[in-house]
Amino acid sequence: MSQSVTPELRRWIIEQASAGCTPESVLKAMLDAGWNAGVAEAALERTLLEHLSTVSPGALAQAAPEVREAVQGVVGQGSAVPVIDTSASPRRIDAGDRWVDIITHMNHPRVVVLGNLLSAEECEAIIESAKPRLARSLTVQTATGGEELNPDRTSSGMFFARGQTPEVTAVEQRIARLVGWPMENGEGLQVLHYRPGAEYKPHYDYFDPNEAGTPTILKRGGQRVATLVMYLNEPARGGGTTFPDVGLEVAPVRGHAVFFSYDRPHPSTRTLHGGAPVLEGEKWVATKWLREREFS
Ligand SMILES: O=C(O)CCC(=O)C(=O)O
Ligand SMILES: [Fe+2]
Repeated sequence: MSQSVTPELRRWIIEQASAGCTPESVLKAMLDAGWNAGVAEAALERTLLEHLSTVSPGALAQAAPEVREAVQGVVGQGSAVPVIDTSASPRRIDAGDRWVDIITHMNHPRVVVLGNLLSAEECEAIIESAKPRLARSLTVQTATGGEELNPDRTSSGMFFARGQTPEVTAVEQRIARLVGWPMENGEGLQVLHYRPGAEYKPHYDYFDPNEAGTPTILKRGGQRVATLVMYLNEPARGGGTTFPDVGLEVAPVRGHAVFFSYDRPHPSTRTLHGGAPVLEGEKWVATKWLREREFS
């Protein structure tokens, strides 16, 4: 039999553990099924530790130090991320040229919903300058490091260069101040346009470390560590930004934005998110992805 650890095997291990089977009995079942002992033990340990960090970070925080260390060994150490400091005032933040409202925030995943980040005029100007350059959205392909048409993503889109228009520059400076992260670490602003029925299925914005093309992508500024999705208009129905792991949906309101950060490229960050289908009207967003280092 093949001795590779497939997603199906991981799912099965989690199912057994969730049903109350002890790790010893799961291991025995795997050995009885013909698994090599070393492969089975490693798969079991890795799967259960990853699962623990994803579903139960609270339990993990209270676990013995050696358990926490083992989990860290599997899911990696966290890196520094952009931060919106909500401790001084839970209501609004000085972003330099504008006071930005804090609508709501949570810690795991770290999500901050912002109001009044962009003026109506800035939203309009960004939509108008993006319109002539829209094309069906591509997604960075981690398998090769190139770009591909993605059936999960039925919007059209375009990228601005950093500082390409006066409005883009103003927004980029505001974001850098708001999240305390150098403007140079930001990718160019991406504008997306969704028509009725268009959506962006749940995904992670970080690059999957297990994919062959990821090292090439990381040469330009390292991993993505935070995302800011800015709403440039209001669809009549649908089109929220969803976070399925925590049952959160952020309403698309013009000038508002949702910020989220992820300190490691791992599902334990709970930053799975998507653009829900637009049911009526259209949806325009601008996305700013922030990298670990200067993006060039
Ligand atoms: O349109 C949205 O609400 C989400 C967009 C998004 O996830 C992205 O641009 O990466
Ligand atoms: Fe995304």
